[in-house]
Amino acid sequence: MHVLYADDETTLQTLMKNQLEKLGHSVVVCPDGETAVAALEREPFDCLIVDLDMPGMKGAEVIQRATKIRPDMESVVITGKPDLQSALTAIENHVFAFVTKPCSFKQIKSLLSEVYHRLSRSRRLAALEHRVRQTDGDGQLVGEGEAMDRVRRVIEKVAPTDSTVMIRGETGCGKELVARAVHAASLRASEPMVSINCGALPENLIESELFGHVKGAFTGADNARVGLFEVADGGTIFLDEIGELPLTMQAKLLRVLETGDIRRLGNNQSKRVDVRVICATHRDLEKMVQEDQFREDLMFRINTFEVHVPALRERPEDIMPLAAHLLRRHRSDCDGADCFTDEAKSELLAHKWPGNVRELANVVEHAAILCDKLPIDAEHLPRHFSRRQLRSEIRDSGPMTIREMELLAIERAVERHGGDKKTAAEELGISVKTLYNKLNSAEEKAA
Ligand SMILES: Nc1ncnc2c1ncn2[C@@H]1O[C@H](COP(=O)(O)OP(=O)(O)OP(=O)(O)O)[C@@H](O)[C@H]1O
Repeated sequence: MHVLYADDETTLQTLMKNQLEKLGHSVVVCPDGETAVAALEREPFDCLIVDLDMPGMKGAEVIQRATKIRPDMESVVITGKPDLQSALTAIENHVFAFVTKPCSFKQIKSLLSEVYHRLSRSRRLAALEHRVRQTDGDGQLVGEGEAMDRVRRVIEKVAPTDSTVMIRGETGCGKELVARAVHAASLRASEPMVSINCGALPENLIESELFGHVKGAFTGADNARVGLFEVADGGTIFLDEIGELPLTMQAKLLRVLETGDIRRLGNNQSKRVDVRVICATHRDLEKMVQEDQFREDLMFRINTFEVHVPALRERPEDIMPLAAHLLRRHRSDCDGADCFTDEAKSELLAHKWPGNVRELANVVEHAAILCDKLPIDAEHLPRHFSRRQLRSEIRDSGPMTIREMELLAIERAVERHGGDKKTAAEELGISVKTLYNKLNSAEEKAA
């Protein structure tokens, strides 16, 4: 770490510099407060170690100035004359530690190691936040048409209440983003919001993920674990794909929602939590209730307030503003819809977007990588996406029958959706059965 040591005692200055450098730190020593502040203004440090009682500017003032100049740095106070006022100043300025002289070098060494761990944790967190912003954006709900305006109005109404919210809409249409907007506009905004995809975990793990477990609760539970309901205490939990929750877990969730009490697996004591619940699904829960796949009582409990997020094809006016917004995640030089040529725009506007905004985000990311200089043209869109690409493939492959062209379009759609024939059929406007028939008859012909 880069350490700034401010102390007027010359013997300590030399000792600290030598010892800390032996530990691999680089150290700048300042004999008084004024030079320490000048050093802080000149270069960034990871940690400031400051003596309180120095001639001229006192250590307390150095700390006050340091918090403004280098807010990410940690400060350690050492003093030979501890008094209440300096301790209070240290607390007010969130100093990392307050050490009284004489202190052992072992003590300083271990303090610096704690500072190091705290700094690396907060840097890791900042890197993660940066990565999340790159994939999830800044949380802004883009959409200029009436459809998204309606969504925004509903969010505004429901957010300040503590109501459970159910967000419905197709895959990738922005349900999680809406959940985040509800949390951000709620009175709980400064508390955590945690998300879990109920379909992504096997049944035996989901209970421990939601409610936690004690050490030894099951084979492999080597340590106790805090569940997401506890992590979200005071804030919001977002239960994505609630329709995928196994029936046994539906019963347990209903009990928690009704009592507000959670119990870690393997523990017989319960704990009260204050968590707002937001759920989302692309499934038809009413139909699932009729088919006994979803508990009716749970559906009534979580369906207090419903927000419907329209599919992207139902709001074509949002396609280009969204494309420009998503492009900005990768290209800071994008300043609006002019970042796409007319041909690229017409390809984007003609597409049916069965994968909704997530599909658009993937297409835009692909184009951003291929395109060296904006604007993005149709040729930068994924091969399977672009109608122009399909047309040129048809042209380049020489004469083709209508049946062959049709087969090429089907194969491209299936490839585009990673083998998902149901979604490919939806996009092509044919039934899955027709799609299979066409592929099978082509295979038979080729055999
Ligand atoms: N209105 C919007 N404005 C800006 N970005 C959006 C919008 N809607 C969706 N996105 C972006 O599209 C991607 C998919 O959105 P999100 O994860 O919220 O969809 P989802 O409906 O929750 O998906 P799934 O059904 O798979 O859980 C995210 O990167 C999100 O930031």
